[in-house]
Amino acid sequence: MIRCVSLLSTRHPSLFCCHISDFASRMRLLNRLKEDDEACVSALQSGSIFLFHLLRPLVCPTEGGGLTPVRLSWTSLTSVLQRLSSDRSLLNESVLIGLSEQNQNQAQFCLDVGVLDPVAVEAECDGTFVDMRKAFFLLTGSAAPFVAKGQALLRWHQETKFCSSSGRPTQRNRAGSLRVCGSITYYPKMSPVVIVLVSDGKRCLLSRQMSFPPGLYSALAGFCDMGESLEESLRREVAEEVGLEVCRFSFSGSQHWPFPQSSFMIGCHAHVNPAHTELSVDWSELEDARWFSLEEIDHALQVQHPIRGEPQVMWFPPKHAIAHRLIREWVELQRAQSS
Ligand SMILES: NC(=O)C1=CN([C@@H]2O[C@H](COP(=O)(O)OP(=O)(O)OC[C@H]3O[C@@H](n4cnc5c(N)ncnc54)[C@H](O)[C@@H]3O)[C@@H](O)[C@H]2O)C=CC1
Ligand SMILES: [Mg+2]
Repeated sequence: MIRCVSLLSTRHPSLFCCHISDFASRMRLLNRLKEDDEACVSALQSGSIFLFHLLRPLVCPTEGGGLTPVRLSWTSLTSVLQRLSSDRSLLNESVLIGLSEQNQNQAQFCLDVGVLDPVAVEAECDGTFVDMRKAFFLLTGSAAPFVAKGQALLRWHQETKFCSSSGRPTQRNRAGSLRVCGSITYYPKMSPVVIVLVSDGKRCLLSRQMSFPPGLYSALAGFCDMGESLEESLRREVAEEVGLEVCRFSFSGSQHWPFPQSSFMIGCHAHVNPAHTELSVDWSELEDARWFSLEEIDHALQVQHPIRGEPQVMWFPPKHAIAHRLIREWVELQRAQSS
């Protein structure tokens, strides 16, 4: 929908009134909240706040067996803090995550209440603080990326409290989108990771690391090195981990990934020459790497959850992992080519 939006600000006269979409208007408002501390404080007072305790999100169960994050209004969180005899200034630690598309651009914040007793907060707020590794795959709808972003920002603030140059405490802006020490500005950071589904035209290559739960296989992945292009990282990772040379690749999509810290996953498909598919696996990185046929992949896609006590059953990362998307895209391509 296109409509005339007044951009609220006399500080940007050139933007005063023009025809922009709801999305563009939301993005501009979000940017303004990052830059304008006063506007951000008033957005917090009418916004909703996701709680974390030492980086564990506060969640409650849904009817379908999933989880949903607990959100509180500023007023109800203020009352909770009062009842728990906590200083209201804790709210100043809130970090802006984004604006709600469904709820008229309502601002969404996250707050780590690690200084409070988690059991008391859980009782007050009707939720449970759950480890992110458990919560992430059970969060429903668009909640998972939102919660992951909140946790990543809170972690970054905890790790950037002091300037690595002067050793002095850094100061944050109201939105929590940056921290400064004198002339040095710190911004939240992510580590780029290339994740690649390699194919020889008929089969695809999957691997597992020692740390994976039993039976889980995924696409090859690796952190990009400083100074590399995406294609250089991709070629290096495949060569390092399984000893193959990629001849061509294509980009599929990307996602923020909260583990182990905050990665920016760049998902690609890659092809190797079908005459050179013999694997030379780096066993220090991988526990297994194998070629799989379309039938084997199809079968594993039917497995919804890991089956305890049956490590032989192969299964894949869940739907909202980019690895899952790459595998499904490969299956669709194989089917299209054989029909
Ligand atoms: N979404 C998915 O389905 C999958 C996600 N992943 C994610 O991809 C990421 C990278 O995969 P790996 O095979 O572990 O990477 P990798 O193959 O680059 O090996 C990990 C090693 O790289 C080094 N390293 C270099 N830069 C690093 C950085 N910025 N942060 C941490 N370690 C760094 C460390 O020595 C570490 O032990 C992991 O965070 C993992 O969670 C991995 C597989 C599947
Ligand atoms: Mg790897």
